[in-house]
Amino acid sequence: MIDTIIPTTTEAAEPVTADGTPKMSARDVSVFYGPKQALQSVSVDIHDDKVTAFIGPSGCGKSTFLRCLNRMNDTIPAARVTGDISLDGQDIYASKMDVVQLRARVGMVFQKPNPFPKSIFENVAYGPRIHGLADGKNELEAIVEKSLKRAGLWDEVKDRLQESGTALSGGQQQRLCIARAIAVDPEVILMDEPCSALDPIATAKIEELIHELRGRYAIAIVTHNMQQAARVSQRTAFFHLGEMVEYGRTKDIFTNPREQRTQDYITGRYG
Ligand SMILES: Nc1ncnc2c1ncn2[C@@H]1O[C@H](COP(=O)(O)OP(=O)(O)OP(=O)(O)O)[C@@H](O)[C@H]1O
Repeated sequence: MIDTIIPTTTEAAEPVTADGTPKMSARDVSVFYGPKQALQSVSVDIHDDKVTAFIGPSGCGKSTFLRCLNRMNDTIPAARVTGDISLDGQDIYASKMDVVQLRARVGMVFQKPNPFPKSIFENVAYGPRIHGLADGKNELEAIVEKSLKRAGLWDEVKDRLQESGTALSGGQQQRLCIARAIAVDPEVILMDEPCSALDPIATAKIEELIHELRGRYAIAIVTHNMQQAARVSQRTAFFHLGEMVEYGRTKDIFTNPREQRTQDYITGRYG
């Protein structure tokens, strides 16, 4: 099923050592939902100039980990996070951290496109307005245009900015949600299975967009789809049963993994 990414050798892949200072760094992160531990001591770096994919079988904790990176787990009353996560060296769980600002700096795109039931323009303008990023109407319009252009949606919507965001196709809605995240000038974009509700053409557009956004934003993506991880990412972390089993160059993870569990997963033995 994944012929193109089956490993050809069992030689150990080289660990990644020369990646430089990470944009985000997670160390020994564990997550509990009530008494149940969902993540065990996960350490992963996210880099500015790279797309990092989180892969692994259902329930292994990929989304739980992604949500730790902008404190979305704070919204789940039973969730408790331990360990350290930093953004540019700053502890994001410090009591002085402003969570609203953090979520602007570390934006998120969800599995199911979730535009507000407002116009296309308002979907994108809302964030810059509440964060006070625009000085007047012209500047706000310029931010909306730039964000929709970066999200590859401008040409399709420029003549109907006042129509409802929810009237767009699924793929367009997901690009609108990406434009909404971009509009508040994030440094990191987290994507939780952003294509799982989309058809292959809409999926290809989002993947193309991820390529274009790389370099401008650090990107972390959770995906069930190994071919997608192989196509869009430069670094991959493989999760299994709440552990981060292996992290490395995407090419190495898919062709030359160090761990047997990674090899078993990418060759389709479980998942
Ligand atoms: N809000 C929650 N309350 C309680 N348990 C949760 C909650 N969210 C996730 N879990 C549990 O935590 C574990 C990890 O779930 P998570 O959704 O992070 O995995 P995943 O790898 O993203 O799975 P999938 O690919 O199916 O989305 C699972 O056992 C799940 O049931």
